Amino acid sequence: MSSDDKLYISYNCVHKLCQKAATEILSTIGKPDVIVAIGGGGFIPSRIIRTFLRQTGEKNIPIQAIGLSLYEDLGMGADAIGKEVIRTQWLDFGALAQHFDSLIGKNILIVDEVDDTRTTLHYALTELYQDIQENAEKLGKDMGNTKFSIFVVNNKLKPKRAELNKDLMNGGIYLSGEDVEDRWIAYPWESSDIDTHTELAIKQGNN
Ligand SMILES: O=P(O)(O)OC[C@H]1O[C@H](OP(=O)(O)OP(=O)(O)O)[C@H](O)[C@@H]1O
Repeated sequence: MSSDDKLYISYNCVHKLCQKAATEILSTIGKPDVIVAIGGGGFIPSRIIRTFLRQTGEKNIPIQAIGLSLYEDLGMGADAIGKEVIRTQWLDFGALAQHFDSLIGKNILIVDEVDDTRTTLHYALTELYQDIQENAEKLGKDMGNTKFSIFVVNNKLKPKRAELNKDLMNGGIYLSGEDVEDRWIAYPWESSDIDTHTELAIKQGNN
């Protein structure tokens, strides 16, 4: 693919989209109790958005990392979701206890850089919900007000392979910084020449 076919996004652009999204999050669902960053692409946006979600004088919102990777499973049927998600890292409920007794009843914000086929976000939402529900059952509690919202820097406008279950989100919102056409997105953290990358992003109006 030539450089012209790619959509170049600068660090400035990511920063501004996170800032705008934070305003919307605070005015709709309020301050999240925890950010769950889907690595690796979700790490930098998570850290940026935390800056703008934090209110003066308040504690930082904890960021928990999960690692999810997609790989093509060639053995799957045509109707199946065509890619499988592999967990490379998951929440450590033991470590989370430093901040909370559990995630039950919490306002949870899941962050990733891009919603492409939606496979990864669907997996993250479903599996996080199940884990928290299992934890609740063990403690004899129900899910109560546990709420899941999702922020992605970019959502690709295309048919998705999976849908997000609104019932699991429980009033949480789905928010994309910017909806974009279905093109290869070049993010700055992948660039080996950040100056040229930034120039191309500016030319495309993505700064
Ligand atoms: O909407 P989907 O089709 O599921 O694709 C989106 C996912 O793909 C990329 O992850 P990748 O597995 O390439 O790992 P990375 O974040 O470490 O680059 C990206 O970071 C998202 O997590």
